Amino acid sequence: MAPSTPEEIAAQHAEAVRLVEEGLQCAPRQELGEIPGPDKQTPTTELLQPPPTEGEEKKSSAPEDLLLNPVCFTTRGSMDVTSIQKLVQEGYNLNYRKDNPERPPLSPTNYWDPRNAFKQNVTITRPSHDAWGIQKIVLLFCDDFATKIFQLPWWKDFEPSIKPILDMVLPVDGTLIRALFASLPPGVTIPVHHDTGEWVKRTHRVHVPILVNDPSKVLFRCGPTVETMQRIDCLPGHMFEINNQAKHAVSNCDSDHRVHLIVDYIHGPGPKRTLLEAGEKIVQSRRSIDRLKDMDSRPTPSYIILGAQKAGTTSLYDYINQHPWVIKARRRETHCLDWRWNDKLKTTKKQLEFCQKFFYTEELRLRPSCLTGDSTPSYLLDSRRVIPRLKAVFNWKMRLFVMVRDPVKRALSHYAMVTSSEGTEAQLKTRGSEWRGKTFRQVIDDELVKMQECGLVPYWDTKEGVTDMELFNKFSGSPLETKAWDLYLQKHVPLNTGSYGLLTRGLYVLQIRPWLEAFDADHLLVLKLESMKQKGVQSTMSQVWEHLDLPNHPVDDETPKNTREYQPMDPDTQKYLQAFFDPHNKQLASVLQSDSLEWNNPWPYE
Ligand SMILES: Nc1ncnc2c1ncn2[C@@H]1O[C@H](COP(=O)(O)OS(=O)(=O)O)[C@@H](OP(=O)(O)O)[C@H]1O
Repeated sequence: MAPSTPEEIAAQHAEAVRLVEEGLQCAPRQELGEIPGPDKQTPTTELLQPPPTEGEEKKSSAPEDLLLNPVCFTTRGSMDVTSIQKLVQEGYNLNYRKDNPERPPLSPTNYWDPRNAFKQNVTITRPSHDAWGIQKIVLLFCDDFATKIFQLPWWKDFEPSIKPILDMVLPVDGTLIRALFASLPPGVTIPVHHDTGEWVKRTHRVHVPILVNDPSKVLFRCGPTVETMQRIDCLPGHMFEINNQAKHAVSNCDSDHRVHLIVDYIHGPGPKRTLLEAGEKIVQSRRSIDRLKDMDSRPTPSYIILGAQKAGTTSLYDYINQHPWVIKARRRETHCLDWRWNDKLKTTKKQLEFCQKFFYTEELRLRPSCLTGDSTPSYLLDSRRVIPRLKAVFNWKMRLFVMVRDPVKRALSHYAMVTSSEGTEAQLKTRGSEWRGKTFRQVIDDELVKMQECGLVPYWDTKEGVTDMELFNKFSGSPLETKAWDLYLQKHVPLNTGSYGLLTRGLYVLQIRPWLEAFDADHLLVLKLESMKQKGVQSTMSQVWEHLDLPNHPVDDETPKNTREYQPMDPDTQKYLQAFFDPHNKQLASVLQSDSLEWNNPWPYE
């Protein structure tokens, strides 16, 4: 939902004033218990889909009855809130913002005064709501995924008086994750919106009006659509839960501030509370929350997708970037460790500074929950050059990813990309022109000549298209092979063109081995494109989130990226390539030390 413009907000406020003056009735209090999970989990946009007409496919996954009547608010009881009123009364209706020239003298019992909050509680850099001038007393706070719950020093002052409310509202297995007082200034409208993010689906939000000068002048509405929003009774002590993924809006048409206690809880256990110290600062971004103390604790970048080229790396990068805690690099494919590497920079510090310029490094320093990374698929093959640079510059536990795909299919996709005339001028330039005018088979043959010259595939009979398995088994993994591989990388991995490595980029064992020698196995996650297709994107991504140490998050857009249409390969060439790659493929399981079926003969050819 696009943010409302100032004009729209003014119009909504005028409409609210009109409704209040006309005496719009509140909906009757209904004690429906907790808002059911499905009502919270079905996005409003889906709820708004009209039921399908005959012959039309159903657009929404929501059950029909939800389309008609999602629970949008429910009374959760009522309570005498006098003791809480006393606590928050002082100064609640005054404007303590810094720009107020008539700031009153500091009173130590005034919780609204930011000067007190600054010293005695914790300062939170302001989320969007504060743009509307809302003031808050925050007692308990958490991030979107409820991975961290912060208890602020003022929690202790308020706990005894809000405990009866919590006892009434929280279920037996409930964990409180947020508690705050929000003061809405007079004449302010929070326009119609619905909350989004992981927490909305999992949490239950309860409002308790505490200080409401004249409840008839406060208009709090919620409903499945803007047109069907209903007014909720905001008498002090009326505890109500709202479905915050439904449309809601609030207008204070009174001449005084309005204060609500807002609590969020989840079912089941949450993380242990982190007790914050008085005077600390926490930084909140759209989805994350961090202590300023933890600033710089996660270095940038956190991950690199090394390759293989044409194995689905663009999709993986895109899916990772859909996580709310991931911030894209300034560009995809930084190449800062291969052709953009700057040899003139002599110290590691300068090299690091240079490489970090490709990322939003400064922004990320304050948000250690968030991370960023790179996808440069040429790195996998170019291990000779890239590994020492990476180890020197990014001297921390870098999470590495390798995507692999049937090397026969990968080769054709590579050829189709390099020989395509489509693309930007820069893309065409970096792909190189060496393969233009050559058939797929010619490129294969040229590459085999180079490999044979380096002594890399002595077991392969280029003419007959067969592997001498006895020789293969002896040669594979031997020092001779390592030497030949090194020679090949030295001679045939250029920096100025993408027209190379049609076959070697499909020799995954040879490519992955140097990385496994240089880094502990838990740095590297190898994924198979075909498994992503079979098991589904979400299943692959849960492995990815775990590797990145990020909370699980469903990917919204699963469409494959960077796809291309091209002619199929002729069956003879296909057979030839399958024979070439087959013994190499079968070694993957042992190199990855995996007994999973996925790696046991990963691409069985007929
Ligand atoms: N989810 C999913 N399922 C199936 N196939 C997929 C998926 N994502 C990407 N792809 C295919 O991967 C090919 C592009 O790979 P890359 O993005 O790594 O290419 S590149 O190296 O960045 O140019 C490209 O292959 P071709 O279409 O054969 O060229 C994509 O179609």
